[in-house]
Order: sequence, then structure tokens, then C-alpha cells
Amino acid sequence: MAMGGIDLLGLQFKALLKKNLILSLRNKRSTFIQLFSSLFFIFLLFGIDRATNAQNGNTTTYEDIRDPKPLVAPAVPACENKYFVRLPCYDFVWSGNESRTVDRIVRAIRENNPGRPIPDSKVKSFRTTGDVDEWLFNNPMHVPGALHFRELNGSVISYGLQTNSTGMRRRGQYEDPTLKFQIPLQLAAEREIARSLIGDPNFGWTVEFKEFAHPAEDDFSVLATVGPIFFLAIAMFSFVFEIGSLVSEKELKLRQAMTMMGLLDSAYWLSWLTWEGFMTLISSLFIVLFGMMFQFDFFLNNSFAVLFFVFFLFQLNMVGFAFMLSSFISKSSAATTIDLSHLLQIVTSAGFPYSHTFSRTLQNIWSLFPPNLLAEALNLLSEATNTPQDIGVSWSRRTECAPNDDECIITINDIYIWLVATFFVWFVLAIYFDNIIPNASGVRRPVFYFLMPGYWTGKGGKEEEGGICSCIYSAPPVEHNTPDDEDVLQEENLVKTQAREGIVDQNVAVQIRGLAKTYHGTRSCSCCCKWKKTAPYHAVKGLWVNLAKDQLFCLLGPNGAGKTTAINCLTGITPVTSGDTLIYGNSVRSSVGMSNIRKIIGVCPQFDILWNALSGQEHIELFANVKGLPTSIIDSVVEKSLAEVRLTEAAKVRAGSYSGGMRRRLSVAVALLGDPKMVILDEPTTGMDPISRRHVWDIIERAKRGRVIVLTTHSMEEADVLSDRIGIMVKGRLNCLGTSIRLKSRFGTGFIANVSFTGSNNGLNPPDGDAADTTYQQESVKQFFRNHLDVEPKEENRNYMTFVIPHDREKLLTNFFKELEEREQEFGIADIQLGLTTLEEVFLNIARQAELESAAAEGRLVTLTITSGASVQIPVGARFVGIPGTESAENPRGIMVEVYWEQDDSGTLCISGHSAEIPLPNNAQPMVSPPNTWNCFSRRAPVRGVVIDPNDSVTPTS
Ligand SMILES: Nc1ncnc2c1ncn2[C@@H]1O[C@H](COP(=O)(O)OP(=O)(O)OP(=O)(O)O)[C@@H](O)[C@H]1O
Repeated sequence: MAMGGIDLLGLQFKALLKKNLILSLRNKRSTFIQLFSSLFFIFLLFGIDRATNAQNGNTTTYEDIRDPKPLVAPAVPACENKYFVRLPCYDFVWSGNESRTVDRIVRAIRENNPGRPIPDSKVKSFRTTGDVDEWLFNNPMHVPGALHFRELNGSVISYGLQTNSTGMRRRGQYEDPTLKFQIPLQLAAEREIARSLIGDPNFGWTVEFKEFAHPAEDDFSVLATVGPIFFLAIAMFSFVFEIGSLVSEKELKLRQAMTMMGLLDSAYWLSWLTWEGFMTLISSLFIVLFGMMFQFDFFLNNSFAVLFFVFFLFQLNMVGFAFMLSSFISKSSAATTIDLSHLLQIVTSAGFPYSHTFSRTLQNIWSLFPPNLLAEALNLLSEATNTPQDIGVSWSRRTECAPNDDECIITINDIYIWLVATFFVWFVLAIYFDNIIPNASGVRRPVFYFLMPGYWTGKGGKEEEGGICSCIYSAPPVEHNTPDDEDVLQEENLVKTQAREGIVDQNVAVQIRGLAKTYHGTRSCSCCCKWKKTAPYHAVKGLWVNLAKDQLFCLLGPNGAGKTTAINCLTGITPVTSGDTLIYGNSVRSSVGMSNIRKIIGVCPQFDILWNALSGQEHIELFANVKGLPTSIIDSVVEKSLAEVRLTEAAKVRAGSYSGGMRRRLSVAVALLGDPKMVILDEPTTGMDPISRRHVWDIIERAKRGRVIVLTTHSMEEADVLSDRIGIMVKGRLNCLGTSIRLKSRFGTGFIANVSFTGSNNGLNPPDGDAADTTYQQESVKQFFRNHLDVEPKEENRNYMTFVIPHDREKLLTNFFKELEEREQEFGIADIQLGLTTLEEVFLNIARQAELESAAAEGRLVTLTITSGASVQIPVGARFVGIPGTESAENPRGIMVEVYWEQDDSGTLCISGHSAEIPLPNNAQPMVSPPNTWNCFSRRAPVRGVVIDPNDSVTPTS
């Protein structure tokens, strides 16, 4: 039913594009910022442009001056007209006030100032120039200029002039101190000195000042100066969002889930490229249109096409750059990408060496960094529109030197070529790094994978693990231990024989042949150049199992047993270390086999792999397309799938607002899509309420037909209800295998009898009154069990009693229950239920046994501290322990305790308590224990407790 090749690529491409469109529409804020941030930044540029123009208000620098206006005999201005003056102010100050001639000259300057006699209060006199300097120092900004006179003799008067020469701008006005203060003061001083010396108060001359006729200087271009940073900022929004989307799909293992379901890498990259290309196109159009809207000459006078391609190709280039960088980022937190974008901006603002002072090589290196090309393009285009008369760059002139570009190192067309070429470089590198940098499961391709013929023919290109900068050192091979359990051994032998002799059993869907997985130890150089080494870990140590068609195989085991690892090996998420698995004849070790397997499996991973912004319906549609279901049936498949998991009503609700149970149900529906021949369900009912759980059990039960299902769960009830066969794994090994009944009968403690009471006396004579009736009957029943089966109740209350009857008493049961039934009335029994022990008990027994065996094999010891304060070291799991050094006259053999053990979350046995201390009985014998070993770092060997053989008649009182 599913398709392949180009058709599949097209289908997946369309589905992923639709997903990106929906995600963008749902993520309104980021889409809005991506498209319209240009409006904000161009508005800012507009503001800066206006402010700069206003600052240059009365300067003629940026105007063509053909007929300059003369400044005729300017008067000394009032000090209040100066910019940044402090009041009270003086029009000028002067020194030399000991000379009467000078005093007269200054008075004349004041009185003869053209158009404005200066009042006496607006000048200040001093004796020497030093006095003036001291006053100026202590009273800054209170006067625009100072005159210094010295009468040398009757016919010679020298004078000096002092002004604050700093040019000032205020509210768009420019103040030139030379023209405004110095020259008028100089003219007035010279005029009055001349009049005084000649003795003619009307003597005078006319002086005119004119600036040069000059063409307008290059206007300050906001776009060329701050434009690159601003346009880079616009592109940075898209850049950050692009990296964020790619990385979060990787981080949330969404991409891995799609790959597991058969997603082609080509469809993935093509869909992202097309979507981001489209967003970039719209955003670039908006930049040019907004620029035109704000009437920038830059946007009006350069060709629309030239401008559009500059922004479009630059942003597209940044998309490729973002794709490449996304491989190096493992967390989608905005901080990383924002830091990155800051770095880009700092580099961009550092300078652009497109000038003859820099070598061609340096320019080429510089051009590899896309923001530099943008900066240069903006520079060329703004120079080409410097004045209203400049014609800008037209489309046909893009290959020529831009107008006003004197150096002509690079043309707009060269910039296009650089942007397109580097875009392809980034994109190819993005795909390369995506392959060689470890994915979310730590799997990657070899660094030179593209040189391997197998990669191109689809027959090899094997994956490996570990970072590219860390070296993997070979792990010791897994030792093969012959299984202790007869059923596991029998299965192993069967699979081995079938594999060796090439026997194909038509009933077998999956054949697991010695599957082993070792997570390699790595050595990597951390900061401070210290080698960090992690030890290899054998997570799965050789599984040999046949999984039959139409059956559900349940893999149980404590946390960390290796269930998920085994499943990941089957789905190809993790490469196997040794052994193999054939799924419907396809090997998980070959690329071709794996790509065939992906077409026939459905997976519900341990964690929900869903997009919060997509609805249930959209998820099913997406995965149906990824699996290549024909378009014509997708609607009916979606409807059926949602109905099956009871999500029809919530079909259009986003998965982000689903409850935990609903999310799991959606994941189960995704796993069952497209009628897969093998379904893997890793803890599918976690977090579900009992009603939903039973409903999902029904779905799984129905789904068994025509396929093989592998299920892992921590619910023993679930395993009991659904499984056809159960395997319990502990520490990477299969410890038992069989149907639920077989496991219970082999590993359970026996049978469980529940006896419930009516609560009335039916014949026995109680010693006293009604209240004691029930107690009396219960005691009688206890006695009956004790006498016939030698068992005590495990649980009891007024209404019922529970007895656990060991297997070895099975033969006595028929007669026992017959007699019990006959005496039901006499004992006041309402009902008797007999059943096998639970699967949970089997599980606990197996886990405990495995832990005891591994502790014994490793010779693991723990410290027991008894109530009296003594501490001894005892082997893990030891039950009766004698305490050395407690021998006394009263207890000649010393004392002992019974140690109680419990398993923690990871199955490790730890001491939960101990019984009261009791004298060690005479007949108790110590078990043979390994000799005390000295620890070379400790002064004394720790005291070892004496483990007592439980087969001796030790009856501790608890
Ligand atoms: N990528 C890895 N690198 C190193 N060790 C790993 C890696 N993945 C898993 N392990 C280790 O392998 C062991 C088996 O893990 P796995 O997830 O298969 O257990 P599990 O049986 O599925 O447990 P659970 O019931 O908690 O899901 C664990 O001790 C785990 O720490």
C-alpha cells in the first residue's frame, strides 16, 4: 500500500511543508517578527536619517554652493546667542586695564559695535593675561572670547585674541566660533586700535568674508553607516528562529521519530529549505517596500530588482548558515543563538576591507562571512544614491562598477555570486555536519562517510557512536554466559540451530540472534586539558529469541535492564554492537534491511514525540504521509485512527493541551498507522487512567492480528492481560521466558488461597459470646491450614485471610480443598478463591535472584550496623549473620541477627533493617565465606560478619 522513491519524497515533502506552515501560523508572534521586524528597523533608520539631517541644518557642507554669500563687517554678537553658554555671561573679557589708552580702546569697541552697543556690564576687565586665564579656568563657558592688549609705547599697541575654537551643534544649527566670535572681535579690536593711533574716530574699512564656492560633500548616509547592522538585525530574527526550530525538532527527538517511521533525509532538508526560502522571499520584499514607503533615496533610486536580490540572497545565505550551525547546537534555548547573533553583529560592525589596502586573499576570506557582503552591497548602493541627482544601480548595470565607487573592487553582481556560492557551501556543510555530529541518541556517521561506496549504493555507510572530538576505545567483548534458565537456554539453542542451518520458520516474524549492545567508553579532553574517561557499559548482553507472528511479546525488567536499548537496536536508533536481528527477513545491521524495516514497523517510543502546536488530526496526517500512505485513503485512515484511540472529539485540539494519557493514546495511534507488520510499544500506557488503559489494551489486543507486537511495560497487570509470551530481562540478560502461567508456576512462590468469612457461627461452640464467633472461626481455619499444609496466613482481617501455599504442597491441595469445602459452614466460610501467585511476585523474585547472583559474583559487601552499635561487613543478601566479638558467659557463641533486605529503584539490594539480637544457637554453622582481604589504604581490615547457614535450625525471633 505504501509507495517509494520520488513519489514518497514528494508526499513527505508536502506533508512537512504543511507542518511548517501550520507551526508558523500557530506561532504567530515569531512569524510576525520574522516578517515585519523590517518595518520597525526601517522606521528607526528613518528616524536616525531625519535627526542627522536636522543636525546639519545650517551648514552648507552638503549643499552645492555656486555663489557664496559675503559676511560684511560682522558685529560682536551678544554672548546669550552662543550655544551652551552659562549665565551670567560676558560678550568678551579683556586684559591690560592698567593702560588708559587700552581702556579707551575697549570703551570704543563697546560703543561702536555695529548695530548693538555693548553695555559695560557685558565686558569684564583684568590686569594681565594670567588673570584672564585664571578666571576662564574657574568660570568655564561664561564668555566666547578674550582680548589681550599691551601698550608697548605711544605708537605701538599689541593685542592678542583668545576664543573657544570648538565647533558646536544644537538642534540642527552649527556654530563656527571663528566666523561667529573670533573675526568680529578681531575686526573690532583692530578698527579701534587704528582709530586710537591715527586719532580719527571715523577711520574705518569694510571687510567681507566668503566661503569657497563648492559642490556638496557626500551626505552622511544612514543606510551605509548603520544600515548593515540594522539589516543584519532583521536577518538575525529569522536566523534565531530557524536555528531554534531545527534544534528543537532534534532535541525533542521529533526528527528521530520521523526517521524511524521512514522519513527521507532529502525530504526533511528540502522542506525546511523551501519553507525558509519562502519566508525569506516575503521578508525581503517587505524590506524593499518599507524602504520605499519611507522615501529613502536608497530605495527609490536603486532598481527594485537589484535591492530585492541583495536582501533575498543575503537572507537565504543566512538560512544556509543557520542550517549549518544548527548541527553544533544541541539545546534550542534562545540564549545560544542570540549569543551567536551578537557575535555576528560585532564582527560586521568591525569594518569592511573592500579596499586596495587589503589583499585579494583577505577580501576573499572576508567575503565568506555573509554579513560583510551585505555591508559592502549597502555601501555601494548608498554611494550610488548619495545625492538626489545620482541615478543609483539599475538591473542592467549590476555587473558594472557602482556609480561613485572610485575603488571598484567588487560589483553588485559579484556580491550576488558570492552569496549564492557560499549559500551552497553552507548547505552542503549543513548536511555533512548533520551526518557526522552525533544525533540525540549519540549516533553519527564516520567523518569520511561520503568516501564510502556503501553510502552511495545504500548498502553500507554504517553508523557509529561518540563525539567526533572524543576517541572511542574498544570495549571488552561481552562474555557469553550460558543461561541458567532452562526455557531461555532452550530458546537460545533453537534460534542458534535455525540460524546455523538456515531454517526459516514461517511462524517467526522476528528472530533476535545474540543481540548485544555496548555503550562505548569515551575519552575526551575537557577543560584544563584533562582527559575525561567514561567506562564502556554492556547494556544488552546477548539476546536469542524468536518472536512469533500474531503474538505479543512482552519485555519486562527493572529500570536500566536494557529493554529500551534492545528496542532501539530493533528500530535502528542505536547501532548493534554484535549479533543481529532479522525482522521479516531484514537484518537490522544492513542499511537496505533497515530501510525495509522502517517501511513495516510502527513505533510508540517511551516519551511522547509530538509537536505541541499540532492537533491530533494533524499528527496522524503527517505521519500517514511520512509512511507513504496513498493520499486517497489518508482522510479515512485519520478518522479511523482517531476513533480507535477515542480522540475524535479532541481531533482538532492541539497536542500541547492534551492530558498525559491522551498524548500516549495519540502516540499509540501513530505507531499503528499504515498497518505495520511489526509494532513496538515502549511503555504505551504510562500515565493513563484505568479506563483509558483498558481501552488501549483492547486496541493492542485487536492489533495483534496479522502482526508481531513487542511491548515493554512496568505494569504487571498489563503484561499479564496482553502478553502471549513474556521475557524478563535483568542487567542486559534474559532471565526467564515463557507464557504468564509458565512463569508464575516456575518462579512464583506457589498458590494463593483467599478465604472470606460470612461472620456468623454455624455449629462450633465459641467459648464466650457472639463477638468472639468470628475470631474463633478464623482461628479454626488457621489451625486447619497449619495442620494440613503447614502455612500461616500472609494477610488477615475480620473478613478474609490470604494464604500462600508453596508449590511442593500442590499434591495435597485436592484433598485439602475438598475437606475445606465440606466444612465451609462449620468454619463460617463465604467463599474460597485459589489462584497462582501474581506476575508481580515473579518479577520481584527474578529481579531479586538476579541481583543476588550478581552481588555474589562480584563479592559485594555492605556494612550492617546493629542496634547495639557494632558494625560488620556482610555479603549482599546474607540473611542470618553472627556478630564476631559478642561472645560472653551468657552467650558463649555470641549473638546473631536476621537481616532484612529491600531493592531500591534500580533493583540494588540494600539493608532495610534487622531483627532483635538473639543468642547464636549451638547447632548454627557458619557458611564458607571468602577470606578477609586487606585494603592497602586502611589500617585495619573491616570486621566481617559470620554468615549462618539458613539450613541449620536457626529460628530467630523477630
Ligand atoms: N547512550 C547511552 N550511553 C551510555 N549508557 C546508556 C545509554 N543509554 C542507556 N544507557 C545505559 O544502559 C542501561 C540500559 O538502559 P535502558 O534505557 O535500555 O533501560 P530500560 O530497561 O529501558 O530502563 P527503563 O525501564 O528505566 O526505561 C542503563 O544503565 C543506561 O544508563
